[in-house]
This record gives sequence, structure tokens and C-alpha cells, in this order.
Amino acid sequence: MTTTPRSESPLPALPAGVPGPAYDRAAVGRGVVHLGVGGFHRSHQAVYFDRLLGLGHADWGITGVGVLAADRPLHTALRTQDGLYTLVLKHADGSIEASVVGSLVRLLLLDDDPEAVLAAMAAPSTRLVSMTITEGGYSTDKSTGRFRLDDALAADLAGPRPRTAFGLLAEALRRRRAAGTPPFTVVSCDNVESNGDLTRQTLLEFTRLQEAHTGDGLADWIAASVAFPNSMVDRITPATTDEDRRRLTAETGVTDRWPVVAEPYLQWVLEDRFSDARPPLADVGVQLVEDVRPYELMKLRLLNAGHQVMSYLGYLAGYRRVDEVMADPLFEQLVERYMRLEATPTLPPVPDTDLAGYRRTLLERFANPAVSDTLLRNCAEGSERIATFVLPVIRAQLAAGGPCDLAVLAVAAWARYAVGTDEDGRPIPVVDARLDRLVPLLRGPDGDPLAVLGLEEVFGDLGADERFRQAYVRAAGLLHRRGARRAVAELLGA
Ligand SMILES: NC(=O)c1ccc[n+]([C@@H]2O[C@H](COP(=O)([O-])OP(=O)(O)OC[C@H]3O[C@@H](n4cnc5c(N)ncnc54)[C@H](O)[C@@H]3O)[C@@H](O)[C@H]2O)c1
Ligand SMILES: O=P(O)(O)OC[C@@H](O)[C@@H](O)[C@H](O)[C@H](O)CO
Repeated sequence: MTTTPRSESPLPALPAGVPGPAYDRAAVGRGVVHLGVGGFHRSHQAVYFDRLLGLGHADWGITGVGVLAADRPLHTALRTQDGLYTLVLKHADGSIEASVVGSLVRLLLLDDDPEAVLAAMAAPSTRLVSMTITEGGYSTDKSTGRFRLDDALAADLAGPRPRTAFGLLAEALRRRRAAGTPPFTVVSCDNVESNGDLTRQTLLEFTRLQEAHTGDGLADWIAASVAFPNSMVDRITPATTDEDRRRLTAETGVTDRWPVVAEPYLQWVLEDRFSDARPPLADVGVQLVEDVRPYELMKLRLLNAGHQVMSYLGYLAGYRRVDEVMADPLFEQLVERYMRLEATPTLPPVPDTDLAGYRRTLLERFANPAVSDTLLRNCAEGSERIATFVLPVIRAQLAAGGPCDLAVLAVAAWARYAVGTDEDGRPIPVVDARLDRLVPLLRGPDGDPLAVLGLEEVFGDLGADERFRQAYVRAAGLLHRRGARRAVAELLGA
């Protein structure tokens, strides 16, 4: 995107049909700091804040922070565009709808200027710190839900300067407390159960460990005065491709180094609890509720676990995109049955929501051929995602004596996928932070298919549950003998 610095002039004229910020970006305040500016933040929270700015709530501009070194390329691209970028919505009829989002008014990389990041977080104008740091970023043992001091946080405990999201949160809140500045609200927008509670737990555990040296009582102050509302966030956002860039330019005339592409669907359900000032998010379509839990369980167990159920099996069967899998009636039936018979019975009633309608909408969203979501995106970090999304459904069904064979087949397919070769012996580019520990378990010389269930931080005590082990052996055997597609057909009785 060719733009000029915001201090000098507003946006250059955009082509007709591509709306951009109708507010003065130079006058926008910095009420939000976001940690982890990836695709999803730009297609979701930044869009809601752009709408707020458009309504004249000028305090709510965003400072986007890259915590990891890997964020540099995106930050570099966005900086050359003064933080502006194009949101490209892909409709099921194949058309695209482009608009320019202006709410990211400042970009900081932790590597370049850690002091500027901390100063932004400690500034009185900052009222909200949000984050998308992925499921793996919460230093939690999946099987117990308890805090686990990982290497990154341990380094933050020892080091002079924070390098992690939680180290930054602790230090920024310490500075605010010392300065008499009210705390900000912390909003996790990651797909993890009780994301606000989990953020609070990790931050309190971390600051308590720090207190062994500081003795400053920060943890009690955080516990008493900082709000961590839970949230449910939803918009399918695949990674941007060069084809997306080319098509945007060809169809609209906009040249953007890093547009974000997404489906039209958009949802944010957020608990109505704030530490201090509260952005009027209800005015821009956010559902503010007392308890987000029913909504988040619905989304995590139907949508995210649905992705898991289709993705490893679909990849092994030779598909590469979500819509391709869904176009196969057998896989459509797999996802539909998993959602209706295995996931839905584990859900509490969801206020004002027709679950059958929600499932129908999900099948339509998955089938949208224009979105081009890849199975590889949904298969990455599989050990984390299986544990976050699928195992809770299996646990609930085992406790209730209900069905979970399709979910167990998905777990066995994940283990088969993680071996790293598909059914024709072609290599699979497996991405998983636990790969070093996984591979010996998957390819062990004794070939014991159950060995992987011993990975406690993923399976916990489920790995020792006899009914789960039996179902897993059946599923793994079926996959081994029949291959993914036939295994699905056999379980469905199709
Ligand atoms: N993409 C989607 O469809 C979608 C939808 C809903 C929710 N989400 C949530 O958003 C998260 C990010 O998805 P995305 O599509 O933006 O991915 P992405 O790969 O585009 O961006 C991930 C961001 O997270 C940061 N990050 C990763 N690990 C981190 C860590 N340990 N500490 C700090 N920052 C870290 C990265 O640096 C990057 O900025 C997901 O993990 C999920 O929880 C994604
Ligand atoms: O991004 P993750 O790791 O939470 O999970 C992969 C997908 O299921 C997820 O990104 C969905 O597309 C998204 O949650 C839709 O809102």
C-alpha cells in the first residue's frame, strides 16, 4: 500500500469501493497495547477497534507489539504502510470485499526497543492489553490445567529484561503500581478454555516466583485489582498468500505488502469485567456477557475440534484444503456426526443460541471454497491443539458413557500424521514444538501404538484410561489396515 506518514497527511485516495478510515489517525490516542500481532489480530480485534475509532471514540488506537523475533517481516511491511493494511473478506460466491483498517497506529518489536514496549504498557493512556500468543504461550500443563514454568518464563525470571508476554505484563503492572497508575484490563484472545482465567493464573504464578527475589507484593495487588475477562473470538483467518496479494491488486487496484484475508463471519463474546476504563465495545458488535464459558465451549468443541477431526484424516486421505475435505460427502458426514453426536452432548445450554443452527452455519463456513484455509494450518502444533480442543470432548464423553469413537479416530490420525509421511510415503511438513519427544514415541523400535499416550503433558491420566486405550488401539489399527478414508467410512458405517 502506498501511503504517506500519518503526521503529514491522511490516507491517499483509495480506489472506489475500498473504504478506509474516515477518522483522523493523527489524532488517535493509544488506549490498547496488543501482544502478538498476527493474522487473527488484524482480522478481528483491530477491526472492532477500527469501528470504535470510526464512531469517534478516539482514545482506542492500538500499539501492536511483536514479542517474538519471527514477527519482524510483518512489522517491517506494516511500518512501511504506516500501520495501515487491507482486510480482504472472501465470500462464498467467490467475490472479495476489501477495506483498509487504521486502528494499528504504532508498531513495536520487543527485540528493537524493549523499553518502548514497557513504556507503552505502563502509560496511563493504555487501558487495555490484549494478546494472541497462541495456545502454547500460556505455560500450562495441558493435562492438569496447572502452571508449568517453561524455559522462556524461567529465562525471564533470571534475566534483567522481560522477553515473554507474561514477563512484560508483570513488569508493566509493577511500574503502574509504583506510579499510582490504575491497572489495565488484560484480554486474551487465544483459543483456550477460560483464556482470561488462565492468563491470570500464569501471571500470578510468575509474579509469585519473582517475589522470592523482589518481595514487592505485586501478585496480591494484581489479584485484587486487575480484571482478566474471558473471551470467545471467532473469524477463520488463513495465512496470507502471494496469490491473495496479486488478486487484491488486480481486482481493486490496492497494492498492499501484507493484507489479511478472512471469512466474512465475525464474533467476539467478552465478559463484562474491566479494571478501569472500558471501551464501548457493545456499540461495535461485541457481545458483552456475564459468563463466556458456554459460548467458548461451543466454539472450541465444535469449530476448533471440528477442524482437528477433519484435518489429520483429510490430509492423510490426500486433501490439502478445508473446503476440499468438506466437499467429500464422507468427510462432511464425519464432521457433522462428530459435532452432533460427540461434541454437542458435552455442552451446557448456550444462551440465545440454537446449536443445530450453529452447527449448520459451521458446515457452511468450512465449505466456503473462497477462504482456501489449508489443512496444514490446522495441523500445525497438533499436540497442543489435540490436547486443547479434542481431548476435553473425549474426557467428557467417557465420564458420561457417551460416544467418542470419531474424536478418538482423530487423535489416532494426528499420531499417524506426526510420523511425518503420508499414506503414499510422501513427507509431511509436520510443525510441532514437541516433535523431538513425539518422534521416538511414534517410531519406537517396538512399534507400540500406545506409547504416545504416555506423553503426560498432552494426555495426563487419560493415557491410562482403559476405555480410551482400547478405543485408541482400535482406531490406530483401523488407520493402519485401511487408510484414513476407509477408516472413516468404516466408523460411519458408510
Ligand atoms: N487464525 C484464526 O483463524 C484464529 C481465529 C481465532 C483465534 N485465533 C487465535 O489467534 C492465535 C494466533 O493466530 P494467528 O492466525 O494470528 O497466527 P499468526 O501465526 O498469524 O500469528 C501468531 C502471533 O502469535 C505470536 N506468538 C506466538 N507464540 C508466542 C509466544 N509464545 N509469545 C508471544 N507471542 C507469540 C506470533 O509472534 C504472532 O504474532 C491462534 O493461536 C488462536 O489462539 C486464530
Ligand atoms: O488457531 P488455533 O490454533 O486456535 O486453531 C486452528 C483453527 O481451528 C482456528 O484458527 C480457527 O480457524 C479459528 O478459531 C476460527 O475462529
